[in-house]
Amino acid sequence: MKKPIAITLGDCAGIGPEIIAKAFRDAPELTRGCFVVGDVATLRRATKLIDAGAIPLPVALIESPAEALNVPPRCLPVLQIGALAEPVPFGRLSAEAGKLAAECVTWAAQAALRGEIAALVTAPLNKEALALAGTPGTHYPGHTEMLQALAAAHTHKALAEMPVRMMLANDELRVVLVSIHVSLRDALEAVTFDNVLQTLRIAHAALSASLGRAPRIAVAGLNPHAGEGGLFGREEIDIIAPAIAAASALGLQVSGPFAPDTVFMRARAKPGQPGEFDAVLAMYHDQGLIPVKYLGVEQGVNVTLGLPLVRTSPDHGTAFDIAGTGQADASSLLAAIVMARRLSQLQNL
Ligand SMILES: NC(=O)c1ccc[n+]([C@@H]2O[C@H](COP(=O)([O-])OP(=O)(O)OC[C@H]3O[C@@H](n4cnc5c(N)ncnc54)[C@H](O)[C@@H]3O)[C@@H](O)[C@H]2O)c1
Ligand SMILES: N[C@H](C(=O)O)[C@H](O)COP(=O)(O)O
Repeated sequence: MKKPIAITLGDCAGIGPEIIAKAFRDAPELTRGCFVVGDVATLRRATKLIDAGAIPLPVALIESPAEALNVPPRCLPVLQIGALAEPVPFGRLSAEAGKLAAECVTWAAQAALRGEIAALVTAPLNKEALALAGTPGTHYPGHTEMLQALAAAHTHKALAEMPVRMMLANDELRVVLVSIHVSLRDALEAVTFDNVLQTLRIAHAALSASLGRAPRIAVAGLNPHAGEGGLFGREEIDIIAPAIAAASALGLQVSGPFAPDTVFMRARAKPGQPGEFDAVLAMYHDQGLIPVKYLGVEQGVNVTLGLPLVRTSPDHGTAFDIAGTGQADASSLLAAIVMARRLSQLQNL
């Protein structure tokens, strides 16, 4: 491994620190060369939580990302960013936690953009806490939009010149979204020829690089039964099909629009049997994320496509309902680390 991978703390009132501690404790080979961008005291609390009564995992303070490459297995290296005045209670919205989570993501994104780290893996932050923080760098709906803004600023581009998209993937299904964190009303407005075509181009570029061949992309319709020939809406005829035709003319392997209620099962891979498609383009957040998360919150990975850096994340959130109980499952975070490593190796980082 040439460069370390940064894992951002997430919201410390949620399960982020706990799943990070579990990942380092239970998967020393996978987490080797990774370090946490966050708060040492919060991570020590997490190690005590997961090993109540036993000797907790040691937490090592590091001063630079490069030091993470020399930390022994089953030790949790932390690069201290920001600080909390006092520990944040589990499961409660906290502006301080939102502010610290954003500071960690900002630091890690900038380190990635400077080429100091191979990738960033973000533990979940809470979007309400982020908004509560109300400080510069926190006025974004989520990581995706924050990273887009940071990357655009770093490369001196306008936001529109740095289009990004969210992909959620597991071993069975990949889904790329036309719109992300907007109201359902606004999501309908976002189904435009340009947005659908841009999503197809971003998905094609990212998946061509990771699969080593052109991906077969299926496009979901917006309306029931993809509009049933215009009986239940005309977006498929007026917007989505023309965008698919334009993408096909560019040489992309795209088909659809397909009925949204059946396209995901057609794309789903089974052991030893690939799905009919490599990815599904979904018209809005819930249309695309429900099928992936329903297959199991423990296996999905969120990848931001279109950035000049590698960023992955677990597919679940801060789980305030179980934070501090020790019940959180670290599998999705581990899957996100595996994916980050694979994508950064493909880019020779
Ligand atoms: N990557 C991210 O930063 C990210 C991703 C998704 C949601 N979020 C944010 O998280 C907050 C809470 O979202 P939510 O409640 O809709 O979804 P959630 O994923 O936090 O929780 C949904 C359900 O799944 C359970 N769950 C989630 N992760 C789990 C794990 N690792 N182990 C065991 N059970 C787990 C929770 O206990 C809860 O019952 C919101 O602010 C949301 O925006 C952040
Ligand atoms: N939409 C994501 C999901 O539900 O899994 C989640 O909110 C994370 O979004 P960011 O990666 O933009 O924080």
